[in-house]
Amino acid sequence: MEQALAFALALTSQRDEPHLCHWWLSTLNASFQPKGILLGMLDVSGRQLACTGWVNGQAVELALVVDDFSHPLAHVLQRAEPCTWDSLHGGARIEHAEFRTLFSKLGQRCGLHALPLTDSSGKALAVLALLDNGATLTDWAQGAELTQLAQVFCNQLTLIRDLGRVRRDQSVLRDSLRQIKGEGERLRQHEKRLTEQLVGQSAVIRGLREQISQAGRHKLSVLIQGETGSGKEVVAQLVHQCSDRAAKPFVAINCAAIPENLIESELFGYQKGAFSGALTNKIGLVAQANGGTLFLDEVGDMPLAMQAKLLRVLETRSYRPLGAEQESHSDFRLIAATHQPLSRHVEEGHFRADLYHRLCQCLLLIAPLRERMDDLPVLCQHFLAHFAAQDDKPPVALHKAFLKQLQGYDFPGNVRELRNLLEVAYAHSRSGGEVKLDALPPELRDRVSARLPPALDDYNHIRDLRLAMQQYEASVIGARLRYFRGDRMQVAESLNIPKRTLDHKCQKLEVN
Ligand SMILES: Nc1ncnc2c1ncn2[C@@H]1O[C@H](COP(=O)(O)OP(=O)(O)OP(=O)(O)O)[C@@H](O)[C@H]1O
Repeated sequence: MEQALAFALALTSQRDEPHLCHWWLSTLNASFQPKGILLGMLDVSGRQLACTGWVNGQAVELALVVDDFSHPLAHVLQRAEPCTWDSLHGGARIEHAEFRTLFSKLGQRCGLHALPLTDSSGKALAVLALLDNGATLTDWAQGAELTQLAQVFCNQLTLIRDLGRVRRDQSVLRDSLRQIKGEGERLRQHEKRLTEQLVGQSAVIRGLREQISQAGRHKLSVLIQGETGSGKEVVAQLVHQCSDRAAKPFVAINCAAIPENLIESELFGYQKGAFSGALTNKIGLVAQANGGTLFLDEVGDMPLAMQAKLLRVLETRSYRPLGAEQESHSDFRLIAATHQPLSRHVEEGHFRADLYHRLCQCLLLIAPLRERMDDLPVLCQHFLAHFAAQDDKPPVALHKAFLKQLQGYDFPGNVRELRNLLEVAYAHSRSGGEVKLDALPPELRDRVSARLPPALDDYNHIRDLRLAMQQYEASVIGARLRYFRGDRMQVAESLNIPKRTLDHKCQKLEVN
């Protein structure tokens, strides 16, 4: 009993395959004391045998090929049953040179008994070989002990392998869960960033946030179109931050602000001595944007000659700094922005059609503020909170009447203009009080009031209410159709009417 317990304890404390094989082989060696013992483990392909053991007390290792019948173990595995050879010389086939050398020291009278070790389905796992004289081998072959020990080994090996598979599966599962969790966290952060930086609650801004997330997931060039001050740079930054390039540089250049003759050297850089005044090497913006994003603001102002060069860089990602002999390479993502109607510039020949199509791989349109007035309250709140925070003061509110007045203004300068108006009004307001129109200096107050549209109109010019309503409806729908580039489904959703109603109105009002 004591012996059995010691055996069981030793067996169950072998945690992995190499330890189990070593322990089992040592146990057999100690208990049978053969002249030689060899355990050949089959690899996963079932074609190689990695043998370890002892011959005359010396540790041996041998790599054998399963279907190489010049060694006896191949025959044992092929027959799938135990075999005994009384003598290695003449009896068993040992043309295999290494096998022969290893056992040549055991003398003429040494034989070999080998048995395949299989799992419960009969699949071979390994082969065990014992070397000794013929009579001893016959005793071992006829006794039950060796077969039972072999069974114990196979059961334990199968268990360890099954456990290994379960552990591997669990680790793969853990990795995928971690990945999914990480991806979820990344998306949450993107959403937070989008709502914090692109403020607005209108359908068009919500749709735009969706488009930005999507643009962050691909590598296509992006063209952002919108009136001045509508938030093009905000959108460009967000596309970059929502992409896998977020940790790399976002390099911006305003093509309208740089003299024509300097754009090339700004973009591509130059080498010392490239022209008089080039006293050192200059790294261009294209090189600085390597791995990140290059933002070309006011791309519509780019000179035609430069457009051709930019197109080439976009196609090859290669460029040549001024004065350099070698081309350089930069892996950048391009985002361009313009307030100009680029497609019309193409028609008029001021902008290259091929470059336009290249830039337009993903087009993001930002509606002017006057077409998304439902963003106004949250934008005002956002800016006033920002100014108060800058002054370390509690947030201030906007007077209701001022909000109404702002809602009637058409904001030619869009969000930037709103921000400036509020900044001035905030600065001229009493600390802690509401921000009112009166706080604006007269010229700004007049600008807002002078543009007050129908809200404060006396409507004296209206002679036919039905016609006036139709004209108003037609202009709202027309503007929205232009914004969504004719996509009636999106227009209907953004105006909160069924698509059928929109179709009907378009037909009746002759809007397309
Ligand atoms: N949706 C918005 N949420 C918060 N701030 C905004 C939003 N849109 C614009 N802004 C702010 O308005 C100002 C102008 O925005 P931005 O510079 O992105 O406009 P732009 O279209 O690139 O202007 P330009 O045509 O002059 O280059 C910035 O201060 C910007 O932070």
